[in-house]
Amino acid sequence: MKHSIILSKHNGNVKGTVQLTGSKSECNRALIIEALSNGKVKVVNVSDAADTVTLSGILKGTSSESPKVVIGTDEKNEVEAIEAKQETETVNIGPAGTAMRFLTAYYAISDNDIILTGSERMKQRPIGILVNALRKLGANIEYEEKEGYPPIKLKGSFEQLTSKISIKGNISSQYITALLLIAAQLPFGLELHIESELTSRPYVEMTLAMLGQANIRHTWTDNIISIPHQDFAETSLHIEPDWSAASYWYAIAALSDEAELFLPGLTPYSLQGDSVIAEIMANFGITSQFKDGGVKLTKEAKPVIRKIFDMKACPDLAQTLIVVCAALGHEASFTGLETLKIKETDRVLALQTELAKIGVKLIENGQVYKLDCSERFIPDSIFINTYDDHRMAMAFAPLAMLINKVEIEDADVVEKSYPAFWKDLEKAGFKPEYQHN
Ligand SMILES: O=C(O)C1=C[C@@H](OP(=O)(O)O)[C@@H](O)[C@H](O)C1
Ligand SMILES: C=C(OP(=O)(O)O)C(=O)O
Repeated sequence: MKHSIILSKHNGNVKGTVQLTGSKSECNRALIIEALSNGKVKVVNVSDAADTVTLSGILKGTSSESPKVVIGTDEKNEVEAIEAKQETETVNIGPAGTAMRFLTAYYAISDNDIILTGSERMKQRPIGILVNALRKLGANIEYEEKEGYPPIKLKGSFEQLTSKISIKGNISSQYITALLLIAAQLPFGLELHIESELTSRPYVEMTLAMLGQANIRHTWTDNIISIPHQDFAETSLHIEPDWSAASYWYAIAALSDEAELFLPGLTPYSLQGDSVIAEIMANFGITSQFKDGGVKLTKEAKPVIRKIFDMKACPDLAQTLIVVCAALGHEASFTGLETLKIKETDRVLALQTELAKIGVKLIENGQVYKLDCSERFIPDSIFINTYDDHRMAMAFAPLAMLINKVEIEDADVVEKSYPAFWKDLEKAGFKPEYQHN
């Protein structure tokens, strides 16, 4: 049952300190690395994002969904391997896209028979490119329902056939990350040829950097990433606060009259590509000062000049930025939105539908999407549908800087990446009211 939440208009002066949870992207990688490393790698500052909690539970065996997994059978765990192999277990990853893709690769090289499934939306999010790549490497994977989509059945009979494979880079970088995460465990390593343009590139860089922290070496020349077979070193992986979550605070500041916000733990040298939000929001008068172990945001009134934003490297910021532009009546254009259609919902369609409620159009013209604010208005109240997408709820919440009453359809949807979102809003002077109807 969904409960909505109501935000009354904020007084315009936003002040506060908000400690953001750990990055979902970093944490999901760290958990897979930890699991593959047989205890050598430890994760510090685990995120409380629901996607991460689910993945952690599955990998650590504390979730009802978690099977016993054995990777690379040696004498010590042979008995365990035989026991674990006896039946096919089903793992349900819910709406967690990265976890679905990473676990596909992880289970593909395990000795278990696993059915990996997810939410209804997950069954519409393509996985064929990754499955084909893993099959070429030697994995035995079948589709349980629709060809190219979860659920999938992974058989514990991996024998590496080749180390060289090609993969399309323009649909989701998560397929590439999934392969890179297991690469060092493959007996012959991996030489991955990325065909076509690479989307979401900073996420691949994040993967390689985190593997590097665990002593996994790679080379990346032109479009070829190579990782030889090698072992993890003993180390701890520290998870930074989530920059995608920080983007909603930048949005709130951008729509405020005055802002003074402190977000501890964020640095400009983040592994997260979404740290580019600091640079993007400078266009909207937001100054980011990195000091005292975090970032301080302040606001200066200033006309927005930049007209084109390319979101290919930071797709998760698209909703945040487009809503801010629409709210300000700034008729910007956006490129790099192609992958938005296969995320938690079709985010382009969801944006178009919700922005229509303030008279703004997001018009598709080939690769370019343009905002038309000619009929924009600020209603007295608005109801925002969330489409089972955390980022729809969080990207539209900042409208409460302008609109008297903003009601968001599903309060709990934010749990996927930022469970404390509504509580944190209270720290900055919002008064969210849960509707228990
Ligand atoms: O690797 C990751 O952690 C992610 C990669 C991106 O997906 P795509 O590569 O599918 O764009 C991003 O949208 C997602 O939220 C997290
Ligand atoms: C796309 C996202 O997540 P995922 O693909 O992991 O479901 C997201 O968090 O915006």
